[in-house]
Amino acid sequence: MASSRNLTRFWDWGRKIICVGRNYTEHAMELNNTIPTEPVLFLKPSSAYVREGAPILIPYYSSNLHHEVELGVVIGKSGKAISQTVAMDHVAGYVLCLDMTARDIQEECKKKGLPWTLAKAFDTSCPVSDFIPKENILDPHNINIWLKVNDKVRQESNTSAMIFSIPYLISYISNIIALEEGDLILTGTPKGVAAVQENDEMKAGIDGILSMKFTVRKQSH
Ligand SMILES: O=C([O-])CC(=O)C(=O)O
Ligand SMILES: [Mg+2]
Repeated sequence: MASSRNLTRFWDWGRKIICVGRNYTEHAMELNNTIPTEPVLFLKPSSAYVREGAPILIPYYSSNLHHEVELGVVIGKSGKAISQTVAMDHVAGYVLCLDMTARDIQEECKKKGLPWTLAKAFDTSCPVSDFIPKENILDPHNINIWLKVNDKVRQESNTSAMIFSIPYLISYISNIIALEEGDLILTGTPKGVAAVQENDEMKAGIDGILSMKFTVRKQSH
């Protein structure tokens, strides 16, 4: 019998989604945030996953949904307190992700000192591409990721601009939260985040590797 745990479809059974915020200097600056000296972490639940073919929903309580294109790192081997030198042995592969963010709600949360759950963890807040095996991206710190809305480029960056590298993030995170097979780490977004409207078409890609498309709809409740 085939295993129900096919890592190339980790979103079907996947575990935690650990997100890194403000990992690109120009993005931290465009939202008037300080440049972090340690990674900023938050979580999304696995119910946030959405795959191509299904719409991305603007939550009923937000009127400012932003796109954030990010490289996602899929954990293939569990570990706790992983050292930077062996960190890449724990990586099974990658996905392209969108960290969909209700920016108006996040701003309110920041002002009130509340957690970002409503802004970042709602259903469809984590669109992911097909799984990319590790060997297909030889240097994850030197790829171009981009996002277009209705064919206009909004975000475009090389991952070399990340403040904290993938081995650093795996080591840092796993000292706090054990990493498990099927976990996903979102490595932060470059500059250019902006709002999407109902019926917008978002296309995102990694040069030479893959692209994906999503339509924006309004959540009805
Ligand atoms: O909401 C934010 O600006 C933090 C974040 O997720 C990122 O930098 O990718
Ligand atoms: Mg983000």
